[in-house]
Amino acid sequence: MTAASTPRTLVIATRASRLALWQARHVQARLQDLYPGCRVDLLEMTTRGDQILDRTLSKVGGKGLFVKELETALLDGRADLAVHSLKDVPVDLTAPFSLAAILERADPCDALVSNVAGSLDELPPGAVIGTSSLRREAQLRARYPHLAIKPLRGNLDTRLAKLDRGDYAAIVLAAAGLKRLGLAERIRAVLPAGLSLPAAGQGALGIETLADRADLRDWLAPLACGLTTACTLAERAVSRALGGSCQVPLAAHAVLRNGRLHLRALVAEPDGSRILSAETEGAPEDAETLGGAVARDLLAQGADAILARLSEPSAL
Ligand SMILES: NCc1[nH]cc(CCC(=O)O)c1CC(=O)O
Repeated sequence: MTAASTPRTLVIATRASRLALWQARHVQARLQDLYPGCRVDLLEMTTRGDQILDRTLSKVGGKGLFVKELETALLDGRADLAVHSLKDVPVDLTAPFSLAAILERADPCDALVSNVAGSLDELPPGAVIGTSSLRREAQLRARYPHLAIKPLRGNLDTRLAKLDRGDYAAIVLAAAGLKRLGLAERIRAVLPAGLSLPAAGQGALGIETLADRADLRDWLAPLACGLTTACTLAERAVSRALGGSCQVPLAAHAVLRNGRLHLRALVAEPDGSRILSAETEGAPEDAETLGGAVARDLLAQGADAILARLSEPSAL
């Protein structure tokens, strides 16, 4: 980076949901701290994923739904960067776009929210649990076959409102989103990774820019978290190798312990009847290789058959 190079104005494209705005304002504040002379504005946008609320996302085309409109703003030059929940960023992101920085991760785990129970173990047979994530559904069905899983869509506030009006005994959400919105007190139990292995990238923020904006990459570099970047690179490499999207019950979660990256991933039948899992460990520098190795292990166990069946149109 040349010494003279600091940004004068930056525009952040963001979805208009409360969580997306929190995340965009978080990045705005950090940029403002780093570059006091810079003006950082938000460009609020509605995406197709925000508009379609009556069908589960797996039926309408997956995660790119939350990203496309923001990318159009980058291409048009209306915005310089887009802030996303990393979990929602397609793993096959390619030129002209790139992930310029991955920020420090918050709690990566799923959380149980309920007005009637403090844990999943307390819920009686037939109790209705809300989630639209095949990943959460498969893991819940495997461990708690007596519970009933029902779809739950909408932004965080909508989902909580549906719980509060009595549609569900409990719902499962990402802990990170609840905490960011000041709703941590609604969490009755954080589901450990051994019970509900998180999605690749869950809890982390990703900043997307046009790939040829080397200036932005340099300006954003100080926001990046090396540990989170290594962990989420490994997780996303698993998804990429398995052709993952939110249409498949796929989980991938990495942690750093004593300087080693430990990665675990699973592919499940949506009904929870089969859960394939694989794990490995290695140097954080080898994150993507570790992800590839775990994906190959899952394929060798038969993950390809599960994934092929799920991608058949009749499965949707
Ligand atoms: N699928 C939507 C989504 N994308 C990111 C989060 C939460 C925040 C995060 O994972 O960083 C959520 C809500 C949820 O899964 O409950």
